[in-house]
Amino acid sequence: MQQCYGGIIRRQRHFISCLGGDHRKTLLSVTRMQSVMNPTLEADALSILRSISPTLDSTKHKGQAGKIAVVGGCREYTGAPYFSAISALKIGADLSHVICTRDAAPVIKSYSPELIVHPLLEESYSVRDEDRKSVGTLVLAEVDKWMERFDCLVIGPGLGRDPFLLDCVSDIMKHARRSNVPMVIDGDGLFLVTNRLDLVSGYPLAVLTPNVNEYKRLVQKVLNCEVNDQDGPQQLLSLANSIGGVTILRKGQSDYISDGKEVRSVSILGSPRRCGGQGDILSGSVAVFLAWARQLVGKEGPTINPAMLGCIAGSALMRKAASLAFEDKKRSTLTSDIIEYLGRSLEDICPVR
Ligand SMILES: NC(=O)C1=CN([C@@H]2O[C@H](COP(=O)(O)OP(=O)(O)OC[C@H]3O[C@@H](n4cnc5c(N)ncnc54)[C@H](OP(=O)(O)O)[C@@H]3O)[C@@H](O)[C@H]2O)[C@@H](O)CC1
Ligand SMILES: Nc1ncnc2c1ncn2[C@@H]1O[C@H](COP(=O)(O)OP(=O)(O)OP(=O)(O)O)[C@@H](O)[C@H]1O
Ligand SMILES: [Mg+2]
Repeated sequence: MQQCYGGIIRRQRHFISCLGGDHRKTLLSVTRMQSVMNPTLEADALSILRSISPTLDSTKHKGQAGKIAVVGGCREYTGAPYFSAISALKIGADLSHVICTRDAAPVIKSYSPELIVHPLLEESYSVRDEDRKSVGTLVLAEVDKWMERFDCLVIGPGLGRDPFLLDCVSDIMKHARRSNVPMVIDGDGLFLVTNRLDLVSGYPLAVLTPNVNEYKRLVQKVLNCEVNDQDGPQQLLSLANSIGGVTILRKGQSDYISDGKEVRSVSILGSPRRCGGQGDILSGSVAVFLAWARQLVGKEGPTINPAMLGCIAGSALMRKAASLAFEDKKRSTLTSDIIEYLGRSLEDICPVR
């Protein structure tokens, strides 16, 4: 334990010194110092990655490096939750769960024995109208058994848009929030949240990771206007602020990240291939890094936003892995190729000591 704590302190010092600061100051000032030192928006993503990635040592037990759960996967989409959950493991989480519909579960299990797959969710077609209430209660009770064990949830990859299923997921989100479990919301989770902003509004442990379409819908709904690319960072800041300080990672040619207080960008070279599923890798990555950043910050008090750190680290790693995969596979690069480069990318940036 002593050794573990020492490691954390060393990494915090390294983290602060990477940003040009004095490690005796609290972590509170770290991101602010970065803004002062670096007048551009670009985050020092590699230093952040090095600082939040935990050391590997023999004092640790299973679970300490993170337990992630992806809520997603339905009849149509089984790839997305798999990509997200397996990415979390490949980066270094100890356990990765998938909470999906009954139909999707055997398919996702067949992709990998590493994942713990819970066939808990139901879509309208499989539940009679009169059974909906009792089935909803049962789903929630089952998920609740696990809730406090999760360090982060990813809500939405391949979830689909069935109204009954989305009602159940809304209840799961309310419970997660009550238990202070962080949530990364992506894909159909963003479809849900855009129509139910109350689910995340004012929750600082909520991260939204919209792609171009999802961002447009959010801006229209929340700010009641169109996306303004001339003043993109300012609009992103207003959007995060209007949703009560959630963190938003706007994906694109550069990724922009804001928690309503500041905006950061990550422009590390990625891949020109836009095959589907890369956003799913990102959601699983952000979940792990958010959980790690939270452990680190927890030791110093709630003085720095772990959601910002998680987004910056996840974005940087995903982009680096995509660029390495593209170097290798060129036009035939697929999401599974990028996943294979996650480990090497992290090792290049932050070698295991
Ligand atoms: N291998 C896999 O399993 C992968 C699965 N994936 C999963 O796919 C899901 C959707 O994500 P995506 O990225 O396609 O959504 P996005 O860009 O907003 O939409 C594009 C266009 O499609 C439309 N549309 C979408 N869903 C619709 C629906 N149910 N019913 C009707 N329309 C719908 C949408 O229309 P609109 O909402 O604008 O009206 C827009 O025009 C999500 O769960 C994601 O995780 C991906 O992660 C990739 C890998
Ligand atoms: N033009 C681009 N150049 C480089 N990287 C990009 C570009 N557009 C997106 N990315 C990167 O690809 C990742 C996924 O973003 P994308 O916009 O494709 O998400 P998505 O549409 O949600 O993906 P998915 O198909 O998984 O749903 C992000 O990490 C982002 O940094
Ligand atoms: Mg997506």
